[in-house]
Amino acid sequence: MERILDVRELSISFGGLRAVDDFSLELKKGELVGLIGPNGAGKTTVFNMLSGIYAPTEGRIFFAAAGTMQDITGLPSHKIARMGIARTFQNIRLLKQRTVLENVLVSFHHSLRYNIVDALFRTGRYYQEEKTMKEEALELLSTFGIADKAEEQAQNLPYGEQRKLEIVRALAVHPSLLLLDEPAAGMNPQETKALMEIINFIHREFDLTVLLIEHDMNLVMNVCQRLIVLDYGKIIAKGLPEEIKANPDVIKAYLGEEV
Ligand SMILES: Nc1ncnc2c1ncn2[C@@H]1O[C@H](COP(=O)(O)OP(=O)(O)OP(=O)(O)O)[C@@H](O)[C@H]1O
Repeated sequence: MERILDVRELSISFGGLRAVDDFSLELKKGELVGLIGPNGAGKTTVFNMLSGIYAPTEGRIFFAAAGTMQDITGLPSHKIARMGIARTFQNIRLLKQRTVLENVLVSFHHSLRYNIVDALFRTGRYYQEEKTMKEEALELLSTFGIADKAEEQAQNLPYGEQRKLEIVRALAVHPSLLLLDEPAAGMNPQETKALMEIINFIHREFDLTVLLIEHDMNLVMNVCQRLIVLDYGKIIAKGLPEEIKANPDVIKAYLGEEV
């Protein structure tokens, strides 16, 4: 299978702290992989480097865009997003006082096909694009079961639905790689179960590669095809969920936490 992401020996230091140390990872197109590890292990920092929020101190990131592997190391996050990497955040980032639909439409605008002239003069193409975007946004929202909330303010949605809306916003930019940072955080068991189904569904239907950070071991073990385990910034294990569950180094790293 074709590669979509090739991360080579990535490291980053904050002052004296090496938050991520020699992190390498290859993702094939269509994989659904989990990145796990105890609190502070460096998982979100890996996402921040992949999505262009931090430039790594060392190492390179290659990503398949426009038919070739391109070096995206240190590119600004808006460029990386346009190339096809979308992400969600551990702390939900929505336009809280805008409606649910507006939140999705703003994301669509980042991947627009009409130009500024079309927008200024309200050309036919502009109206056509706006209409298509709205239809597509509502379709995405209905996939997640929140289309009936389209006109509500985002801040009024229950927490689980705000998390879903974040994923919809990420999908609206038509990514080929989706990075999900703790999508089940703060969800109750029913919401988490529904989320597992949604992740499986979007992975299948949207032809996506997914890299997922998650502390909910039930979700991780059920959804991910393989796992990478970080501890103190270093990869301590890689493998199938069953192998990881039985790995003594992983159990030791999680000692005191639930595996
Ligand atoms: N901008 C920063 N400046 C200084 N230290 C940072 C910065 N970002 C992360 N760190 C440190 O890097 C380490 C890894 O943090 P990171 O948030 O990546 O861990 P994590 O595995 O995502 O943890 P959690 O599961 O709790 O979200 C931590 O010690 C953190 O304090």
